[in-house]
Amino acid sequence: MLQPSLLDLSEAPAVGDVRRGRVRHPLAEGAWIDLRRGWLGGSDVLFDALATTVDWRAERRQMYDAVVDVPRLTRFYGGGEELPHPVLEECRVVLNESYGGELGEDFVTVGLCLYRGGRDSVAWHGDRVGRSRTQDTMVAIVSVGEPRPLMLRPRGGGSSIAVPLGHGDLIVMGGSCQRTWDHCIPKTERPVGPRISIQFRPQGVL
Ligand SMILES: O=C(O)CCC(=O)C(=O)O
Ligand SMILES: [Fe+2]
Repeated sequence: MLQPSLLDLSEAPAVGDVRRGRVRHPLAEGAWIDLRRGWLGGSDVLFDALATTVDWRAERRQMYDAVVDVPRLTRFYGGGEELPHPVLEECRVVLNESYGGELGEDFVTVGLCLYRGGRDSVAWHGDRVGRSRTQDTMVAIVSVGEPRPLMLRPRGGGSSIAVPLGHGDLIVMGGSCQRTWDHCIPKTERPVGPRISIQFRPQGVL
């Protein structure tokens, strides 16, 4: 009899029922997060497929008087673009079935981030370029590969919370979360394996 973890290595990526085991955590100021652990089965297979087939971009950004490497690899898919794996389309369809009513529109764009190790990170920010600057919205993130903590903290001050995300976990940040809270993936000295974050956003939210 094979161990479940060995079976998982050959399992085709597929999404489960979003509602099963989903927990909503209300945060202050009208923000909330939904957590659905292990939503995506076969997540290790998807990690390998994305890591090896996506045309990852290494961005460089002006920071004060220096140009620095963005500490992660990225790829962004607009609404009309073909996604790099069919299960990402399945994720978007099922997320829209589950959240479309409450969100009042569909998730459209797909952003990918590859954190190669503990030195890759994203600094504190809210996804508030565009309509999310002034309106409530949702950002859904599926994480594959090794877990990294997503930290969240209220912009007005207060303590942060850490949500480890990896291996097919789904988080949905909703309500005022992008406006009234910030989030980040901190760097770590600990040896950690790579993680890919798959973000679904409505059109005009970045
Ligand atoms: O790695 C993550 O899940 C977070 C990524 C993120 O916050 C972003 O791309 O806006
Ligand atoms: Fe973000």
